[in-house]
Amino acid sequence: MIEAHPASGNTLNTHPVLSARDLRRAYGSTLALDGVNLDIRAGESVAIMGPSGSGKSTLLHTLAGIERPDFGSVLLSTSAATPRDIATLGEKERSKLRRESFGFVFQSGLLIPELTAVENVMMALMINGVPRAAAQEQATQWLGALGLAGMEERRIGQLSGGQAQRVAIARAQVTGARVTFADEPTGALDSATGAEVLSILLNSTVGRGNTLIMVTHDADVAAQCDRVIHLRDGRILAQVAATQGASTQRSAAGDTN
Ligand SMILES: Nc1ncnc2c1ncn2[C@@H]1O[C@H](COP(=O)(O)OP(=O)(O)OP(=O)(O)O)[C@@H](O)[C@H]1O
Repeated sequence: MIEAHPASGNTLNTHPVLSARDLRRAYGSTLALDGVNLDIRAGESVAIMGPSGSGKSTLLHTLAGIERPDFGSVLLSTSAATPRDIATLGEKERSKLRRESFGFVFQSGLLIPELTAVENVMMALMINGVPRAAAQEQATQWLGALGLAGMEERRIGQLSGGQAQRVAIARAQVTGARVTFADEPTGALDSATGAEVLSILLNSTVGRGNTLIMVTHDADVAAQCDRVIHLRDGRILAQVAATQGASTQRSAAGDTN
């Protein structure tokens, strides 16, 4: 179900799935984004790094349509149709687009503790109109594929941090998200569990030909991505491509998780 996508190793010739143009966002006198231009290709994994306050979360939220920029555009091309500028859409349209095209894996807080693991994953489908039985079947498949078979009925508090993040990944992927946004997805985990969760996250996104955009403070985590973007004072300071193509290595290894 989540086998590595055969084309995931070469994203150089694929079209941009997201293009940010001259993004600007101010909070009072603070320029959180100060003219950001960025193209992110389909099938690419991109890490966003930078010191505290450099604008990483603001950039991630603006690319994901959670926040709107004061100026600039975010063009989304998930199909052959004309790209859509997320920045011009109203809250209702952005919310629909987020539910249908995007997945979110944050450090914590996005899972509903009162619900079981399978219910948390089902929610993402049912909110898009998928009937309960079909949602349960797909959610169960995803949890099984991510190593959580037998834990479907546990509430989130009855899972370890790593297991809870797997539920979050299943919930983000079950809708077929073309782009997944992650904010410190391994930040609350010990290094071994973090490495495992990162591998699952990469394989279930770029490993299937989709796109991953991730904020991280951890250089080792960022090094697993195809490209690292360094922000400083709301501007892109540098962009560094992975020397050996992280997704090529993953595909070649046949690591499907
Ligand atoms: N809602 C807000 N109101 C006022 N200022 C804000 C708000 N959100 C962000 N800022 C400011 O904008 C700048 C960029 O913030 P942002 O959260 O994007 O940075 P960051 O790089 O993600 O930081 P961190 O690594 O600490 O999470 C900071 O100076 C921050 O204080």
